[in-house]
Amino acid sequence: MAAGYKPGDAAAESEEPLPRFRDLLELSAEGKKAMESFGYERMTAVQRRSFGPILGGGELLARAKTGSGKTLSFLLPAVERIHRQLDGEVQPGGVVMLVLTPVRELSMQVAKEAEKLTSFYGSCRMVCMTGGVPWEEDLKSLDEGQGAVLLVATPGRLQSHVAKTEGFAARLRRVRILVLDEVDQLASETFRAATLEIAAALPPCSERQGLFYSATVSDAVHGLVRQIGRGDGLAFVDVIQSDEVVVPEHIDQYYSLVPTERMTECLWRFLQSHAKPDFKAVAIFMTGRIAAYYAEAFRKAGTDLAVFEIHARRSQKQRTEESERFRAAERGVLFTSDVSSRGLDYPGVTHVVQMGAAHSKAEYIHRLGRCGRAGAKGHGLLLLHDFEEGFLEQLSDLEIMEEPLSQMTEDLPDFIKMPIAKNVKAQAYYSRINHVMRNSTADLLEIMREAHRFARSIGATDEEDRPPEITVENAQKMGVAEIQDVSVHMAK
Ligand SMILES: Nc1ncnc2c1ncn2[C@@H]1O[C@H](COP(=O)(O)OP(=O)(O)OP(=O)(O)O)[C@@H](O)[C@H]1O
Repeated sequence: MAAGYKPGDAAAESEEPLPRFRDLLELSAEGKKAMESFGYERMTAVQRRSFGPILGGGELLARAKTGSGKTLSFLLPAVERIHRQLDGEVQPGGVVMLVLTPVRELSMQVAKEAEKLTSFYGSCRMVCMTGGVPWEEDLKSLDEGQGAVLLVATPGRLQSHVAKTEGFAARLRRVRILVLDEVDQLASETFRAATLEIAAALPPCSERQGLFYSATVSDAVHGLVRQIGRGDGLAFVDVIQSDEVVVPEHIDQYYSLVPTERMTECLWRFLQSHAKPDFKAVAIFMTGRIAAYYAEAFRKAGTDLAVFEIHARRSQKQRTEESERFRAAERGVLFTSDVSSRGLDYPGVTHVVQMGAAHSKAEYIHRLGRCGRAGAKGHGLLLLHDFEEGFLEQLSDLEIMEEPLSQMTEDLPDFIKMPIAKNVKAQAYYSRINHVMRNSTADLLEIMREAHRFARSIGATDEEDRPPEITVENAQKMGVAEIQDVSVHMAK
């Protein structure tokens, strides 16, 4: 797909003509060779506008649409800068450039691109550190080769090393380039503390260059950049002219409002009716356990699409292997959670289905951006539960069209009777309640009743129509112990 990036699409993002890599005076012979071997002819708009400032050592906050080539827009000039200006400044085994990304698979993807690129320069070597990999392997890979390190990592793993691994902080003391990829997620409550702690282990900002990238930029991003960056002279490279055009224009967006009971049917019909030979879809669910249930249900229902499954309930080894398989696949559907909503560049994804509201408009855009990358066409469908209708207000400035719900018909697999372990269904049910409680303002009884409808739709209720049991302790924690209703099935 990458090689198929149409210069015309890139040009649409910008009025300025986009240069060919081979004509770039500031790009070294090594860089030109790398671009040629990647099959990239012209820069994209964000690449063009990032190149000079990064090479000049400046700080930069960049906003550009999903799939517009942001990764290379920081990697190429940064590696070029290391090659020409910083080579030899950092001891072997020390980190010269640090890239933080919020998700393991994204770190691995960026690391792979960095590895391909650095192999043309030979100035630094790539190391990737994420959770789920044995601790000792991290240290081995740091010591294994020669030269300074370009480290790509998730915040959690790196924070643990900074706090616990002897001598690790010393390796970070000469970092000259810091990249926060998907910076708005790194600025969110989940990652902010870890990101700040890691930044505190780096040299002062006057001695390093900060590069901050995302398709969406929130107030929290500006706050984090103020805390971590130099402040003065920060360039804002904004390739998105206004908030209305934040979604790539070649992605068609649709939504349907769906009663909980019909969500599975709608997903099934959508996948089956669009499943042409090059159909490759990502279906994003509220939680990993729900994604796991659906992956199993669709396999057992006999879909002819290859089914892939990536979520936090799988081991890292399984996640990595599945990610590679989905990358290589020409046709199929990935059942996943928000672990796959950001940055991941699976070639050829044509469709994204969101099974429920995203946390925010920004998250909706990132999820949608798994299709329609690098100028390709894409199609997004948002299936909103009836209780999530309010989310549409957040999307009011996007060009999203209603896809009316079709009449219900009988020609469906029987998902209620599908032979799936009771425990898998119950876990999907529990995780869904937790998710909705965290993200909705509905009252607890309403949440439990809606979850009960979900339990029915997946055949998780018993002969007396009761949903899976909740222990008294959990019911108390959830605040539902006092509710007298058939939707709350407390263990005796
Ligand atoms: N100059 C280029 N010419 C052709 N293809 C390119 C070019 N630059 C990047 N690409 C390809 O475009 C695709 C999208 O790039 P990338 O993953 O960096 O997007 P992104 O902007 O970071 O998206 P997201 O916001 O989702 O993280 C990749 O497959 C990449 O290989």
